[in-house]
Amino acid sequence: MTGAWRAGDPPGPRRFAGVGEVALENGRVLPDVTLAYETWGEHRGDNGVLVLHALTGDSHLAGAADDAHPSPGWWDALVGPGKAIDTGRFFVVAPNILGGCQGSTGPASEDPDGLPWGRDFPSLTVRDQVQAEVRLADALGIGRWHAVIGGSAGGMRALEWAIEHPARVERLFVLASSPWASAEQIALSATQCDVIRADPDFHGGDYYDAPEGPIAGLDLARRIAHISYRSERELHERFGRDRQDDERFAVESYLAHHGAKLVRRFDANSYIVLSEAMNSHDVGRGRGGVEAALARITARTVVAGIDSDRLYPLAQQQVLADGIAGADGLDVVSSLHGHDGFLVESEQVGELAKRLLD
Ligand SMILES: CC(=O)SCCNC(=O)CCNC(=O)[C@H](O)C(C)(C)COP(=O)(O)OP(=O)(O)OC[C@H]1O[C@@H](n2cnc3c(N)ncnc32)[C@H](O)[C@@H]1OP(=O)(O)O
Ligand SMILES: N[C@@H](CCO)C(=O)O
Repeated sequence: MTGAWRAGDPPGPRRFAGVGEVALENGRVLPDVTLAYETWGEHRGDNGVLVLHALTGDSHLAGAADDAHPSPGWWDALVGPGKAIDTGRFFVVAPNILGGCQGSTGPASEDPDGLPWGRDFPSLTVRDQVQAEVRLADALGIGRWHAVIGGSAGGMRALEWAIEHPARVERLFVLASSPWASAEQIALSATQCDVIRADPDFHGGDYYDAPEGPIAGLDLARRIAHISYRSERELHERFGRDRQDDERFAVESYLAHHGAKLVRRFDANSYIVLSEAMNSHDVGRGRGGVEAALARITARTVVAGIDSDRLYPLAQQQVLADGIAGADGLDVVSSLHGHDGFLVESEQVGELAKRLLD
């Protein structure tokens, strides 16, 4: 496969934990699971903070850009010595998600026969992903997190942690996330997955030895996603009807840039597995409904949303704020940038994180 992401890319200061087999919600067993992770600060027993990334994030939460990382850590503005998530005080752990492609077991990993899983990789749920993270916490000797923090898909996992393992989560920060995947969220994600599958280079998911992977499909899926990550007003104000290079609209060029950037660092099969895991998200499933599930959370909680987020609208975070006893209302981050505000509005998000951690 040429011109795009390859298994094993990129190298980095990651560590790897073998967490054994994971019994999945669908009855299958995923053997020999590995989670890649990075840590910052010193472990002092009760100071662990787990930070969970979103769909296409990775374990590189903090740190400057370097040879292995063309961009700084995705929350570098928030995480570091003296920053909102102060690595002078806290032992911060950021794992790569189960099913991902940045070091954790995913569709590009070897199956028991030593070949890439490809189309045979099992479908996952958010709860399966959290099960693997629980094993990582066990391996690191962390019985109870001082805090579990996540935005977007990371917020889904943070919620599942607090619901399924309340005694292990002292504080919880859920940002731009939801108690269940809504019809619109499912529609957008499912369409993106189908766009990838429609790429003739997808080969049913078994493309790792092919000359080309489904680069065009992944690129288009990312463009569709990226529209939903930003606000209508922002696109209007930044690009309007401007043309670029006397040809295409500037907004087309912007989306093409983001599509091209993702295919260099992400695996299409992982994109599908992770998107479908997000679509499985429903904290109420098998627990007597959403209200009953949220009532299990004992953590002191901050729930926040972004006022211009059309993908994860504030109404979903309001359900969380109303249902979690330890939440003190809903905090609203003001941003022009829509859903991606959780990555961009470092100052406001940092204030919220600080309030929770202090
Ligand atoms: C949790 C995680 O997801 S971690 C992984 C990191 N996150 C992502 O990859 C998500 C996708 N990326 C993004 O959503 C955003 O880039 C963010 C959230 C990381 C940053 O947002 P912003 O700072 O607002 O950046 P913005 O969306 O404006 O994009 C800027 C890029 O677009 C490019 N760009 C802007 N206008 C145009 C245009 N008309 N034509 C082509 N490219 C353009 C810029 O050159 C810049 O490129 P660079 O990122 O390669 O330097
Ligand atoms: N930009 C984020 C959005 C999904 O929440 C990502 O790609 O992970």
